[in-house]
Amino acid sequence: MLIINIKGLVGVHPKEKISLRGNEMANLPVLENAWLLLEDGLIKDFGLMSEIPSSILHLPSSINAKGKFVFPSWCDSHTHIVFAAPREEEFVMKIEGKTYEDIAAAGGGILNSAKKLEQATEDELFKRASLRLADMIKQGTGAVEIKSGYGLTVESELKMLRVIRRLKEAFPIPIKATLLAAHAYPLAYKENHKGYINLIIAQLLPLVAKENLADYIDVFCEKGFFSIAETDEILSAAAKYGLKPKIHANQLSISGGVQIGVKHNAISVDHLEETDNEVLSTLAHNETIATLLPSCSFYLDIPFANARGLINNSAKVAIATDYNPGSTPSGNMNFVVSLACIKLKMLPEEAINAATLNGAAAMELSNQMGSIAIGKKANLFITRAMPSLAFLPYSFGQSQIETVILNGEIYNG
Ligand SMILES: N=CN[C@@H](CCC(=O)O)C(=O)O
Ligand SMILES: [Zn+2]
Repeated sequence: MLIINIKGLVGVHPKEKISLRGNEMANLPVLENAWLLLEDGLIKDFGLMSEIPSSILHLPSSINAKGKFVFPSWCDSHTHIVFAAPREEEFVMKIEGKTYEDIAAAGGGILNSAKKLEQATEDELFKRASLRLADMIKQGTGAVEIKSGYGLTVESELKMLRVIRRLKEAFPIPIKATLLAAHAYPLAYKENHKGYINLIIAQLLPLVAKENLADYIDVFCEKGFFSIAETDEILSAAAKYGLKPKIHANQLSISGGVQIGVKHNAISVDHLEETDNEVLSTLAHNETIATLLPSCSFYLDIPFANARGLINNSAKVAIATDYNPGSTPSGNMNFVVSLACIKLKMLPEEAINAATLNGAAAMELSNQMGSIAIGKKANLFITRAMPSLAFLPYSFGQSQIETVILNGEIYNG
Protein backbone atom coordinates (compact mmCIF):
# COMPACT_ATOMS: atom_id res chain seq x y z
CA MET A 1 0.00 0.00 0.00
CA LEU A 2 1.24 3.42 -0.94
CA ILE A 3 -0.03 6.63 0.66
CA ILE A 4 0.81 9.81 -1.25
CA ASN A 5 0.48 13.58 -0.85
CA ILE A 6 0.43 13.29 2.96
CA LYS A 7 0.18 16.79 4.42
CA GLY A 8 2.06 15.70 7.55
CA LEU A 9 3.65 12.31 8.28
CA VAL A 10 3.75 12.46 12.07
CA GLY A 11 6.32 10.94 14.44
CA VAL A 12 9.21 10.18 12.09
CA HIS A 13 11.59 9.62 14.98
CA PRO A 14 14.90 7.89 14.27
CA LYS A 15 14.29 4.16 14.67
CA GLU A 16 16.74 3.86 17.56
CA LYS A 17 14.72 6.39 19.57
CA ILE A 18 12.48 4.10 21.61
CA SER A 19 11.33 6.47 24.34
CA LEU A 20 11.44 10.17 25.12
CA ARG A 21 12.10 12.01 28.37
CA GLY A 22 11.65 15.58 29.56
CA ASN A 23 12.45 18.19 26.89
CA GLU A 24 12.74 15.57 24.18
CA MET A 25 8.99 15.10 24.38
CA ALA A 26 8.31 18.45 22.69
CA ASN A 27 10.11 17.20 19.61
CA LEU A 28 7.68 15.44 17.29
CA PRO A 29 9.26 15.21 13.85
CA VAL A 30 6.73 15.72 11.03
CA LEU A 31 7.55 15.22 7.36
CA GLU A 32 5.48 17.60 5.24
CA ASN A 33 4.14 16.61 1.81
CA ALA A 34 5.26 13.02 2.15
CA TRP A 35 4.68 9.51 0.87
CA LEU A 36 4.62 6.27 2.85
CA LEU A 37 5.01 2.74 1.53
CA LEU A 38 3.74 -0.29 3.48
CA GLU A 39 4.67 -3.87 2.64
CA ASP A 40 4.14 -7.21 4.40
CA GLY A 41 2.48 -5.47 7.31
CA LEU A 42 5.46 -3.21 7.94
CA ILE A 43 6.62 0.29 7.08
CA LYS A 44 8.80 -0.24 4.05
CA ASP A 45 9.87 3.31 3.23
CA PHE A 46 8.82 6.95 3.25
CA GLY A 47 10.03 10.29 1.99
CA LEU A 48 9.15 13.65 0.46
CA MET A 49 6.78 13.80 -2.53
CA SER A 50 9.33 16.00 -4.29
CA GLU A 51 11.78 13.09 -4.15
CA ILE A 52 9.49 10.09 -4.70
CA PRO A 53 11.12 7.47 -6.95
CA SER A 54 9.06 6.96 -10.12
CA SER A 55 9.09 3.17 -9.59
CA ILE A 56 7.08 3.74 -6.40
CA LEU A 57 4.80 6.43 -7.76
CA HIS A 58 3.44 4.04 -10.36
CA LEU A 59 2.38 1.33 -7.95
CA PRO A 60 -1.26 0.43 -8.71
CA SER A 61 -3.04 0.91 -5.38
CA SER A 62 -2.42 4.13 -3.60
CA ILE A 63 -4.31 6.35 -1.17
CA ASN A 64 -4.26 10.05 -1.80
CA ALA A 65 -3.96 11.77 1.60
CA LYS A 66 -4.03 15.35 0.31
CA GLY A 67 -4.61 17.73 3.20
CA LYS A 68 -4.51 14.84 5.68
CA PHE A 69 -2.11 13.68 8.37
CA VAL A 70 -0.81 10.17 8.97
CA PHE A 71 -0.15 9.22 12.59
CA PRO A 72 1.32 6.10 14.14
CA SER A 73 -1.51 4.33 16.02
CA TRP A 74 -2.19 5.31 19.59
CA CYS A 75 -0.58 2.92 22.07
CA ASP A 76 -2.92 2.56 25.06
CA SER A 77 -0.74 1.12 27.82
CA HIS A 78 -3.27 0.95 30.69
CA THR A 79 -6.76 -0.56 30.42
CA HIS A 80 -9.18 -2.86 32.23
CA ILE A 81 -11.48 -3.70 29.32
CA VAL A 82 -12.38 -7.22 30.41
CA PHE A 83 -15.37 -6.65 32.66
CA ALA A 84 -18.83 -8.14 32.87
CA ALA A 85 -21.04 -5.08 33.19
CA PRO A 86 -20.95 -1.32 33.30
CA ARG A 87 -21.55 0.51 36.62
CA GLU A 88 -23.67 3.46 35.65
CA GLU A 89 -25.52 3.28 39.00
CA GLU A 90 -22.28 4.48 40.60
CA PHE A 91 -22.16 7.29 38.07
CA VAL A 92 -25.42 8.54 39.56
CA MET A 93 -24.13 8.06 43.14
CA LYS A 94 -21.15 10.25 42.22
CA ILE A 95 -23.44 12.95 40.89
CA GLU A 96 -25.23 12.79 44.24
CA GLY A 97 -21.97 13.49 46.03
CA LYS A 98 -20.45 10.09 46.92
CA THR A 99 -16.70 9.73 46.40
CA TYR A 100 -14.89 6.81 44.74
CA GLU A 101 -13.80 5.67 48.22
CA ASP A 102 -17.37 5.96 49.63
CA ILE A 103 -18.69 3.77 46.83
CA ALA A 104 -15.93 1.19 47.29
CA ALA A 105 -16.52 1.08 51.06
CA ALA A 106 -20.23 0.47 50.45
CA GLY A 107 -19.47 -2.72 48.48
CA GLY A 108 -19.54 -0.99 45.12
CA GLY A 109 -16.50 -0.37 43.01
CA ILE A 110 -14.10 -3.16 42.21
CA LEU A 111 -15.95 -5.69 44.42
CA ASN A 112 -19.16 -4.96 42.56
CA SER A 113 -17.40 -5.71 39.26
CA ALA A 114 -15.89 -8.88 40.76
CA LYS A 115 -19.34 -10.18 41.77
CA LYS A 116 -20.65 -9.66 38.24
CA LEU A 117 -17.56 -11.13 36.62
CA GLU A 118 -17.79 -14.32 38.69
CA GLN A 119 -21.19 -15.04 37.12
CA ALA A 120 -20.11 -14.35 33.53
CA THR A 121 -18.72 -17.07 31.28
CA GLU A 122 -15.44 -16.78 29.43
CA ASP A 123 -17.38 -16.52 26.16
CA GLU A 124 -19.56 -13.69 27.44
CA LEU A 125 -16.56 -11.78 28.71
CA PHE A 126 -14.73 -12.30 25.44
CA LYS A 127 -17.69 -10.98 23.40
CA ARG A 128 -18.14 -7.90 25.58
CA ALA A 129 -14.43 -7.05 25.67
CA SER A 130 -14.23 -7.59 21.89
CA LEU A 131 -16.87 -4.92 21.29
CA ARG A 132 -14.94 -2.47 23.45
CA LEU A 133 -11.65 -3.26 21.77
CA ALA A 134 -13.13 -2.90 18.27
CA ASP A 135 -14.43 0.55 19.26
CA MET A 136 -11.00 1.54 20.59
CA ILE A 137 -9.34 0.42 17.36
CA LYS A 138 -11.77 2.53 15.32
CA GLN A 139 -10.72 5.45 17.50
CA GLY A 140 -7.09 4.94 16.49
CA THR A 141 -5.66 2.52 19.06
CA GLY A 142 -3.21 0.06 17.55
CA ALA A 143 -1.67 -1.59 20.64
CA VAL A 144 -3.13 -2.12 24.08
CA GLU A 145 -2.40 -3.43 27.56
CA ILE A 146 -5.23 -5.17 29.41
CA LYS A 147 -5.35 -6.04 33.11
CA SER A 148 -7.09 -8.71 35.13
CA GLY A 149 -8.25 -7.62 38.59
CA TYR A 150 -12.01 -8.10 38.59
CA GLY A 151 -11.62 -11.80 39.40
CA LEU A 152 -10.10 -11.72 42.88
CA THR A 153 -10.26 -15.55 43.11
CA VAL A 154 -7.82 -17.97 41.50
CA GLU A 155 -10.49 -19.22 39.13
CA SER A 156 -11.84 -15.84 38.07
CA GLU A 157 -8.43 -14.19 37.65
CA LEU A 158 -7.43 -17.08 35.38
CA LYS A 159 -10.72 -16.68 33.51
CA MET A 160 -9.94 -13.01 32.87
CA LEU A 161 -6.40 -13.74 31.70
CA ARG A 162 -7.68 -16.46 29.36
CA VAL A 163 -10.07 -13.93 27.88
CA ILE A 164 -7.12 -11.59 27.28
CA ARG A 165 -5.26 -14.48 25.63
CA ARG A 166 -8.23 -15.00 23.29
CA LEU A 167 -8.25 -11.27 22.48
CA LYS A 168 -4.55 -11.55 21.63
CA GLU A 169 -5.37 -14.32 19.18
CA ALA A 170 -8.45 -12.67 17.69
CA PHE A 171 -7.31 -9.08 17.14
CA PRO A 172 -4.72 -7.82 14.66
CA ILE A 173 -2.91 -5.60 17.19
CA PRO A 174 -0.26 -6.27 19.85
CA ILE A 175 -1.85 -6.88 23.26
CA LYS A 176 -0.05 -7.18 26.62
CA ALA A 177 -1.65 -8.92 29.61
CA THR A 178 -1.16 -7.81 33.21
CA LEU A 179 -2.01 -9.76 36.35
CA LEU A 180 -3.78 -7.39 38.76
CA ALA A 181 -5.10 -9.84 41.34
CA ALA A 182 -3.97 -7.29 43.97
CA HIS A 183 -6.67 -4.84 42.89
CA ALA A 184 -8.82 -5.07 46.03
CA TYR A 185 -9.26 -7.45 48.95
CA PRO A 186 -12.19 -9.77 48.22
CA LEU A 187 -14.85 -9.91 50.96
CA ALA A 188 -13.73 -13.39 52.05
CA TYR A 189 -10.29 -11.93 52.89
CA LYS A 190 -11.41 -8.56 54.22
CA GLU A 191 -9.93 -9.33 57.63
CA ASN A 192 -7.22 -11.68 56.36
CA HIS A 193 -4.95 -9.73 54.05
CA LYS A 194 -2.10 -12.17 54.62
CA GLY A 195 -4.34 -15.00 53.42
CA TYR A 196 -5.15 -13.24 50.13
CA ILE A 197 -1.54 -12.33 49.48
CA ASN A 198 -0.54 -15.94 50.14
CA LEU A 199 -3.21 -17.06 47.67
CA ILE A 200 -1.77 -14.75 45.00
CA ILE A 201 1.80 -15.82 45.70
CA ALA A 202 1.44 -19.54 46.38
CA GLN A 203 -1.48 -20.47 44.15
CA LEU A 204 -2.18 -17.93 41.45
CA LEU A 205 1.30 -16.87 40.33
CA PRO A 206 2.53 -20.44 39.61
CA LEU A 207 -0.60 -21.17 37.54
CA VAL A 208 -0.35 -17.92 35.63
CA ALA A 209 3.31 -18.63 34.91
CA LYS A 210 2.61 -22.22 33.90
CA GLU A 211 0.06 -21.15 31.28
CA ASN A 212 2.13 -18.08 30.38
CA LEU A 213 -0.95 -15.92 30.85
CA ALA A 214 0.63 -12.62 31.92
CA ASP A 215 3.33 -10.27 30.70
CA TYR A 216 3.30 -7.97 33.75
CA ILE A 217 2.31 -7.74 37.42
CA ASP A 218 0.26 -4.86 38.82
CA VAL A 219 -0.78 -3.86 42.35
CA PHE A 220 -3.23 -1.13 43.41
CA CYS A 221 -0.89 0.48 45.96
CA GLU A 222 -3.26 2.79 47.79
CA LYS A 223 -4.68 3.59 51.22
CA GLY A 224 -7.48 1.07 51.90
CA PHE A 225 -6.17 -1.25 49.18
CA PHE A 226 -2.57 -2.61 49.18
CA SER A 227 0.12 -1.16 51.44
CA ILE A 228 3.75 -0.54 50.49
CA ALA A 229 4.88 -3.67 52.35
CA GLU A 230 2.18 -5.79 50.68
CA THR A 231 3.06 -4.34 47.26
CA ASP A 232 6.73 -5.09 47.93
CA GLU A 233 5.98 -8.69 48.79
CA ILE A 234 3.83 -9.29 45.70
CA LEU A 235 6.30 -7.63 43.32
CA SER A 236 9.19 -9.67 44.78
CA ALA A 237 7.26 -12.91 44.34
CA ALA A 238 6.24 -12.01 40.77
CA ALA A 239 9.85 -11.19 39.86
CA LYS A 240 10.71 -14.85 40.41
CA TYR A 241 8.43 -15.63 37.47
CA GLY A 242 9.90 -12.88 35.33
CA LEU A 243 6.87 -10.60 35.65
CA LYS A 244 7.91 -6.95 35.63
CA PRO A 245 5.73 -4.40 37.41
CA LYS A 246 3.39 -1.78 35.97
CA ILE A 247 1.64 -0.46 39.03
CA HIS A 248 -1.24 1.73 40.20
CA ALA A 249 0.33 4.44 42.34
CA ASN A 250 -0.81 7.70 43.96
CA GLN A 251 -4.31 7.71 42.48
CA LEU A 252 -6.05 8.85 45.64
CA SER A 253 -3.17 9.67 47.99
CA ILE A 254 0.62 9.83 48.22
CA SER A 255 0.86 6.06 48.62
CA GLY A 256 4.56 5.33 48.29
CA GLY A 257 3.67 3.33 45.19
CA VAL A 258 6.04 5.29 42.97
CA GLN A 259 9.06 4.58 45.16
CA ILE A 260 8.25 0.89 45.55
CA GLY A 261 7.67 0.61 41.80
CA VAL A 262 10.99 2.23 41.01
CA LYS A 263 12.71 -0.02 43.57
CA HIS A 264 11.42 -3.00 41.57
CA ASN A 265 12.40 -1.46 38.20
CA ALA A 266 8.79 -1.06 37.18
CA ILE A 267 8.17 -0.52 33.48
CA SER A 268 5.70 2.16 34.53
CA VAL A 269 4.04 3.72 37.54
CA ASP A 270 0.54 4.77 36.59
CA HIS A 271 -2.00 7.41 37.69
CA LEU A 272 0.06 9.85 39.88
CA GLU A 273 -2.89 12.18 40.38
CA GLU A 274 -1.23 12.91 43.73
CA THR A 275 2.36 13.99 43.19
CA ASP A 276 4.80 15.59 45.64
CA ASN A 277 8.40 16.67 45.19
CA GLU A 278 9.66 13.27 46.30
CA VAL A 279 7.70 11.62 43.49
CA LEU A 280 9.15 14.10 41.00
CA SER A 281 12.70 13.50 42.17
CA THR A 282 12.20 9.72 42.21
CA LEU A 283 11.12 9.73 38.56
CA ALA A 284 13.61 12.37 37.41
CA HIS A 285 16.02 10.82 34.87
CA ASN A 286 14.58 7.41 35.74
CA GLU A 287 13.84 4.57 33.33
CA THR A 288 10.42 3.91 34.88
CA ILE A 289 7.73 5.64 32.82
CA ALA A 290 5.12 7.87 34.47
CA THR A 291 1.83 6.89 32.82
CA LEU A 292 -0.81 9.56 33.34
CA LEU A 293 -4.52 8.90 32.94
CA PRO A 294 -6.25 12.25 32.55
CA SER A 295 -9.67 10.86 31.64
CA CYS A 296 -9.74 9.16 35.06
CA SER A 297 -9.17 12.55 36.74
CA PHE A 298 -11.84 14.05 34.52
CA TYR A 299 -14.43 11.38 35.28
CA LEU A 300 -13.79 11.09 39.04
CA ASP A 301 -13.29 14.83 39.36
CA ILE A 302 -9.99 14.34 41.18
CA PRO A 303 -6.72 16.28 40.65
CA PHE A 304 -4.90 16.02 37.34
CA ALA A 305 -1.34 14.68 37.45
CA ASN A 306 1.57 17.09 37.45
CA ALA A 307 2.74 16.43 33.90
CA ARG A 308 4.72 19.68 33.68
CA GLY A 309 6.60 18.88 36.88
CA LEU A 310 7.46 15.43 35.56
CA ILE A 311 8.58 16.74 32.17
CA ASN A 312 10.61 19.54 33.78
CA ASN A 313 12.32 16.89 35.90
CA SER A 314 13.30 14.86 32.82
CA ALA A 315 10.92 12.01 33.47
CA LYS A 316 9.44 9.83 30.73
CA VAL A 317 5.71 10.51 30.47
CA ALA A 318 3.10 8.35 28.71
CA ILE A 319 -0.67 8.82 28.61
CA ALA A 320 -3.33 6.11 28.46
CA THR A 321 -7.09 5.69 28.85
CA ASP A 322 -7.48 3.50 31.99
CA TYR A 323 -10.70 2.23 30.33
CA ASN A 324 -12.65 0.49 33.12
CA PRO A 325 -16.26 0.40 34.37
CA GLY A 326 -15.63 2.39 37.56
CA SER A 327 -13.23 5.28 37.20
CA THR A 328 -13.00 5.74 33.41
CA PRO A 329 -15.72 4.26 31.23
CA SER A 330 -14.07 5.40 27.99
CA GLY A 331 -11.35 4.00 25.75
CA ASN A 332 -11.02 7.02 23.50
CA MET A 333 -7.36 7.98 23.14
CA ASN A 334 -8.26 11.08 21.11
CA PHE A 335 -10.06 12.47 24.14
CA VAL A 336 -7.08 11.53 26.35
CA VAL A 337 -4.74 13.45 24.04
CA SER A 338 -7.06 16.49 24.17
CA LEU A 339 -7.30 16.30 27.96
CA ALA A 340 -3.52 16.00 28.22
CA CYS A 341 -3.27 19.31 26.38
CA ILE A 342 -6.14 21.06 28.13
CA LYS A 343 -5.70 19.80 31.69
CA LEU A 344 -2.12 18.49 31.96
CA LYS A 345 -0.87 21.50 29.98
CA MET A 346 1.09 19.31 27.62
CA LEU A 347 1.88 20.70 24.18
CA PRO A 348 0.18 18.81 21.33
CA GLU A 349 3.62 17.43 20.37
CA GLU A 350 4.24 16.21 23.94
CA ALA A 351 0.79 14.67 24.24
CA ILE A 352 1.09 12.87 20.90
CA ASN A 353 4.55 11.52 21.78
CA ALA A 354 3.15 10.40 25.16
CA ALA A 355 0.27 8.58 23.43
CA THR A 356 2.44 6.91 20.79
CA LEU A 357 6.16 6.28 21.34
CA ASN A 358 6.13 6.50 25.14
CA GLY A 359 2.86 4.52 25.30
CA ALA A 360 4.55 1.82 23.22
CA ALA A 361 7.57 1.95 25.55
CA ALA A 362 5.25 1.44 28.53
CA MET A 363 4.36 -1.92 26.95
CA GLU A 364 7.93 -2.69 25.81
CA LEU A 365 6.68 -2.45 22.22
CA SER A 366 8.51 0.63 21.04
CA ASN A 367 10.92 -1.32 18.85
CA GLN A 368 7.90 -2.16 16.66
CA MET A 369 5.27 0.51 17.43
CA GLY A 370 4.80 4.16 18.33
CA SER A 371 6.57 6.01 15.51
CA ILE A 372 6.99 6.02 11.74
CA ALA A 373 10.24 4.20 11.05
CA ILE A 374 11.30 1.67 8.45
CA GLY A 375 10.65 -1.88 9.67
CA LYS A 376 8.10 -0.91 12.29
CA LYS A 377 4.59 -2.37 12.22
CA ALA A 378 2.31 -0.58 9.75
CA ASN A 379 -0.31 0.31 12.38
CA LEU A 380 -1.41 3.86 11.75
CA PHE A 381 -4.33 6.13 10.99
CA ILE A 382 -5.10 8.75 8.39
CA THR A 383 -7.00 11.83 9.55
CA ARG A 384 -9.57 13.88 7.74
CA ALA A 385 -8.15 16.97 6.07
CA MET A 386 -6.90 19.14 8.96
CA PRO A 387 -5.37 22.61 8.97
CA SER A 388 -2.62 21.63 11.42
CA LEU A 389 -1.39 18.99 13.84
CA ALA A 390 -2.80 20.88 16.84
CA PHE A 391 -6.26 20.67 15.28
CA LEU A 392 -6.56 17.05 16.42
CA PRO A 393 -6.42 17.70 20.21
CA TYR A 394 -8.08 21.10 19.74
CA SER A 395 -11.23 19.55 18.27
CA PHE A 396 -11.88 17.56 21.46
CA GLY A 397 -14.71 15.06 21.52
CA GLN A 398 -14.79 14.81 17.73
CA SER A 399 -12.97 12.11 15.83
CA GLN A 400 -10.64 13.33 13.12
CA ILE A 401 -9.76 9.76 12.15
CA GLU A 402 -10.86 8.75 8.69
CA THR A 403 -8.98 5.53 7.96
CA VAL A 404 -7.39 3.01 10.31
CA ILE A 405 -4.60 0.83 8.93
CA LEU A 406 -3.39 -2.25 10.80
CA ASN A 407 -0.56 -4.45 9.57
CA GLY A 408 -0.58 -2.52 6.32
CA GLU A 409 -4.28 -3.11 5.61
CA ILE A 410 -7.37 -0.96 6.01
CA TYR A 411 -9.30 -2.02 9.12
CA ASN A 412 -13.06 -1.99 8.79
CA GLY A 413 -13.88 -3.72 12.07
N1 LIG B 1 -7.80 2.24 40.75
C1 LIG B 1 -7.82 1.10 40.44
N2 LIG B 1 -8.32 0.57 39.33
C2 LIG B 1 -9.09 1.25 38.36
C3 LIG B 1 -10.49 1.47 38.77
C4 LIG B 1 -11.16 0.21 38.98
C5 LIG B 1 -12.63 0.31 39.21
O1 LIG B 1 -13.12 1.27 39.82
O2 LIG B 1 -13.29 -0.62 38.76
C6 LIG B 1 -8.39 2.53 37.95
O3 LIG B 1 -7.26 2.41 37.49
O4 LIG B 1 -8.92 3.64 38.06
ZN1 LIG C 1 -6.23 1.32 36.18
